[in-house]
Amino acid sequence: MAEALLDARGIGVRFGDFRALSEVTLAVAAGSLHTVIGPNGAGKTTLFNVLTGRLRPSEGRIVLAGHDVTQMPAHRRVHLGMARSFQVTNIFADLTVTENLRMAAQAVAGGEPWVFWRAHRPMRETVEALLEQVGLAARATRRAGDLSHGAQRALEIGMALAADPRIIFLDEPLAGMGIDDVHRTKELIHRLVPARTVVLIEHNMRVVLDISDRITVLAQGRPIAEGTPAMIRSDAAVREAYLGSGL
Ligand SMILES: Nc1ncnc2c1ncn2[C@@H]1O[C@H](COP(=O)(O)OP(=O)(O)OP(=O)(O)O)[C@@H](O)[C@H]1O
Repeated sequence: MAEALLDARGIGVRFGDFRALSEVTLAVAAGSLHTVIGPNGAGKTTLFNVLTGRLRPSEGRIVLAGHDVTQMPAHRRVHLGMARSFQVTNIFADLTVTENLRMAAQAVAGGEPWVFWRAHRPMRETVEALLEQVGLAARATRRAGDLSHGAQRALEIGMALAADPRIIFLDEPLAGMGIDDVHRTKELIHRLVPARTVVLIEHNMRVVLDISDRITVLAQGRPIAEGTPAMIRSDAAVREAYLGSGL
């Protein structure tokens, strides 16, 4: 594989005596959609926390865009082009869709009033582009709290995109969505590549197998398989870990 944009090697995380992750290696190619799957409690969110800088690993090394970020806090990784959209909703319910996106874009501009003033026009264009990109242009003036669950997730992804990230982490973006929203959000995520790199945690196996370039499978904190969707689908260890789930 060409040099990975994100290269994590030998990652281990201990919580007291409990080993949440052991010897996890993950290489994410630039412009690819790489998904981490695994049964409940496998360590997916812990791995995301380590990769995004919320949690320091007990062992291992993480290189992002050629920089060793293992000890780097989350806010500094943002400057290297990393963004994360959380499992919990991060939007401001009482603001409109546009206002939420403007807040996110403004935060990126540094939040200084003069920066906002100076960048006023590009900011408006940025927000309009984000509205189009996440399919919310028709709902721009709606109160964010009144949007459907799927539209709220789209808005959240739009807010993460406001930073114009090179690599974006999405933690279960399809959780709790109806079928129409699942389809729309799946398309939105798929369209992010190859302009951006996407690292995804998702339980919807049909979607994962459909849109991922590569998949890493964790079970009990260890990687048990890595490969293309076709490789993962036919992997005996994965089938064992997912026994009865219909994979
Ligand atoms: N701060 C913590 N302290 C102790 N144990 C933790 C902590 N965070 C996570 N764990 C444990 O680590 C294991 C992995 O949890 P994690 O949330 O990463 O799994 P997951 O694969 O994301 O699960 P799910 O699919 O249910 O979200 C679990 O057994 C969990 O209870």
